[in-house]
Amino acid sequence: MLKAIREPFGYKNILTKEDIQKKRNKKVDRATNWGSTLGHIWRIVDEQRALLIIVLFMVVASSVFSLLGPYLIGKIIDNHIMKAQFAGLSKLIFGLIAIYIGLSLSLFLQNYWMIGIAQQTIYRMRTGLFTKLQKLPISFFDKRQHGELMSRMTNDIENVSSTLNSTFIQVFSSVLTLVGTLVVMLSMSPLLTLLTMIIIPVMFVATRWITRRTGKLFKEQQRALGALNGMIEESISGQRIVKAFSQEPRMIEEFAEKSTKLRQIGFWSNVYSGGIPKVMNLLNNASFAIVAGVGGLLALKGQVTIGTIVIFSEYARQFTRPLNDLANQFNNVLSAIAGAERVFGIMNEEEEKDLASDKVIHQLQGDVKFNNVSFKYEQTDATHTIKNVSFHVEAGQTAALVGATGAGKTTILQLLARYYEVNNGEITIDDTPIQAISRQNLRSQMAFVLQDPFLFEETVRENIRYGQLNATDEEVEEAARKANAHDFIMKLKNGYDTFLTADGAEISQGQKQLLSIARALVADPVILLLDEATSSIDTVTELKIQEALERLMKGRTSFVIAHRLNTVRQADIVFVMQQGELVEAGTQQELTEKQGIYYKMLEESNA
Ligand SMILES: Nc1ncnc2c1ncn2[C@@H]1O[C@H](COP(=O)(O)OP(=O)(O)OP(=O)(O)O)[C@@H](O)[C@H]1O
Repeated sequence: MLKAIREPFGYKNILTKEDIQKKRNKKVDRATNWGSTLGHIWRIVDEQRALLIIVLFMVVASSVFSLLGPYLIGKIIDNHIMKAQFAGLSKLIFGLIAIYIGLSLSLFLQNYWMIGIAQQTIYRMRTGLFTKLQKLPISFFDKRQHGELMSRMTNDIENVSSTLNSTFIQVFSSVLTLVGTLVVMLSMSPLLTLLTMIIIPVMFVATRWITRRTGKLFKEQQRALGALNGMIEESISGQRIVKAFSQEPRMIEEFAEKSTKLRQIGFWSNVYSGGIPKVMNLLNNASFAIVAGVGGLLALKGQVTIGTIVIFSEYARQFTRPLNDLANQFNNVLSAIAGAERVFGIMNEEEEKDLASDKVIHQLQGDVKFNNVSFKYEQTDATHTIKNVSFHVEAGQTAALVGATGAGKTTILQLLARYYEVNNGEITIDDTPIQAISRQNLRSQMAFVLQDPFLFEETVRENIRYGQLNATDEEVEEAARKANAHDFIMKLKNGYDTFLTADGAEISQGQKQLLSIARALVADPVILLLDEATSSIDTVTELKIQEALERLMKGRTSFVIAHRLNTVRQADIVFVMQQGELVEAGTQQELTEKQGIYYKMLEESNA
């Protein structure tokens, strides 16, 4: 779909790869705005908030249970086992069993519900982002690479998803367990609490040291992965060009280079991040040894009970594990927030503005006027791409646009379809400024037939129906017949139900043209925007295309970027474009008689 949005006039990006890379790097390095990103996620969670509160309640319950368990064991040791006092023991043991069942149940439920919330949130983000992409102006896509947008849709969303799935609960429960354990430990023995905590500063310094390195490495890894994904995308969509210029070895070499970089960064980022649990484990065991050793000495002196040492040794583990988890989750949270921020960055992009209401429907006749129209693309240093262009094409007329490459012909069509807004002047249809006609209304009465038509991975039938989604099978077939496409379609393996793969690779360029003419016929547009194919198509197919186009253009206002003399001859009016200016206008005969620029162009092409 994304490609389809850009497709109509092909993608002409004048930003260099380096410019894009620089822009992307700048984005990655930008400080993360945690507050607004988390606020945005909170808004997306929306009606699931009540369930989220229940999940948090479950987390509180599981934290309480995990505090109660060791406490009860300590009491059983002190009050029953050490004193060989068995009365009431069975009650406590049942209590213990109930606590551990409660713990398991609350853990299961919090996990189950949280996964539901996470999946729903991700679903919203994913559909929200996709919907947003459909509403963004073409100029947005001009500035970004396919790979970058794909990465937002896939990697970033996946990152947020896995973090929401598990990390959220872990972070909350870690904090609760930490606070709870600390309070209970302090109330039992401040001295043993202090001993348990001796290890924390060491832990803090060690994790800080490691996370700093992993944080940097993860960022680099994301960047390297983005560059690699971009290259994969490019090499797949541009495979024909790669092969045509025998650039396979260079592509392989460049890929190997990028891949090696990713491997090296991936190695170190994983070594460092994988190191955190090992270091934590070591410190954990050290803490356990201190509590057991010093606690043992205190017990010998009768200052603490054996039960208290058992409780503390268990709490010591319980205390460092959340710290360990928090440190572990730190990077996940960082990278998920960064990913979410990038996704929301796109969500906050300005959509195509529509001054006109969708409710006001203009049934167009197709009388088109350009009044002193000037326009400049955002990413160009040129003063103007279109300069002061004025013309009038009456409803039902065919206008041919001719001129050298880069003269601005395609831009004229893009302005008429409101892919871009004019900077100066005005375009009107039936004397209504096009800004007063909603894009939806305007475009639904236009159709495009392009040099290199885009086909979806769908059946032939659905590809034609794309022009008018509620067209019946009969209407689709009727359009295919008029477009001279029916015969070749019937020769395909499954006729209209033949599935076309990646951009219709299995049918010829000429046949693609015929399908796209059929698609335009189904759309039954008032205004037709046509970029004639330049590639040489065999004469039989060319005749078929010509005939189909004539049928298509009949009774409609048509703008044709003309590459064939025949089309120019049949046009009611010919516009000659030169460096963004309309330099001549008239019928072909008038222009030839005038012996001006068009005449010279004709002479040059005949020379
Ligand atoms: N998306 C874009 N961003 C920036 N500049 C662009 C963009 N598209 C086109 N241009 C520039 O605008 C100028 C006019 O381009 P346009 O595509 O309208 O010419 P054209 O006459 O249709 O050429 P061609 O016959 O080669 O298709 C060119 O200099 C081109 O580089």
